[in-house]
Amino acid sequence: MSLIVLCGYSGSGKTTIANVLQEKYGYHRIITYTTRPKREQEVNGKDYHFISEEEFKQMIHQDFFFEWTYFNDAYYGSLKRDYQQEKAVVILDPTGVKKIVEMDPDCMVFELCISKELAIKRLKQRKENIEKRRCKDEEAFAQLNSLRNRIILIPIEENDTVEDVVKKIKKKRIIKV
Ligand SMILES: Nc1nc2c(ncn2[C@@H]2O[C@H](COP(=O)(O)OP(=O)(O)O)[C@@H](O)[C@H]2O)c(=O)[nH]1
Ligand SMILES: Nc1ncnc2c1ncn2[C@@H]1O[C@H](COP(=O)(O)OP(=O)(O)O)[C@@H](O)[C@H]1O
Repeated sequence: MSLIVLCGYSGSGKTTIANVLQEKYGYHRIITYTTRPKREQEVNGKDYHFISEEEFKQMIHQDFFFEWTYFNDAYYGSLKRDYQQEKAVVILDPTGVKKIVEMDPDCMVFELCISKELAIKRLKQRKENIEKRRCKDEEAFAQLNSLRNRIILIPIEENDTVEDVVKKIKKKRIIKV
């Protein structure tokens, strides 16, 4: 199976890139589950399956999740059955990245690396505490230090269009690290 894993700080463009890979490049996007409140522009079933904490806990109990995490006051998890797709893209936090790398040695993990200033600029319209979230991301991503040789870094520059970012990913895929 050909699995692309996207990770990165908030605002790095994970969702945007996953959608392009789905819409233009034929990837099946694995829609994960979360208990965090839906953002204004998000669509249930497209961006996430938004469920209650009670439902999430029930799904843990039913052993539906391949992996799950508690991050920034909410649960996030991906289903075992969703990883059976031939060509898929999934967005995971560092806890999920660690797990998937153990289970699927062939998956390609891309970390979208964005400066704090650019992320703040992009996330202005989100009614969230960006500074607090950035701190949580920094803490979480420190976990990935031991996996540095397994993760392909994609630097995000201010003038990069979405297609520029996809091109960077495609270029890195030719040389399998
Ligand atoms: N482990 C794991 N992490 C997830 C899953 N779904 C989303 N995430 C991660 O959860 C974190 C928070 O996501 P979100 O609240 O959508 O914030 P965003 O990064 O600003 O889009 C991000 O690092 C995502 O990569 C999942 O199913 N499992
Ligand atoms: N290449 C880009 N150029 C300009 N804006 C972008 C680009 N990629 C994403 N964005 C915008 O930045 C914001 C954050 O992107 P998003 O994909 O939601 O990031 P994440 O899922 O990593 O939090 C969104 O408003 C999105 O439209």
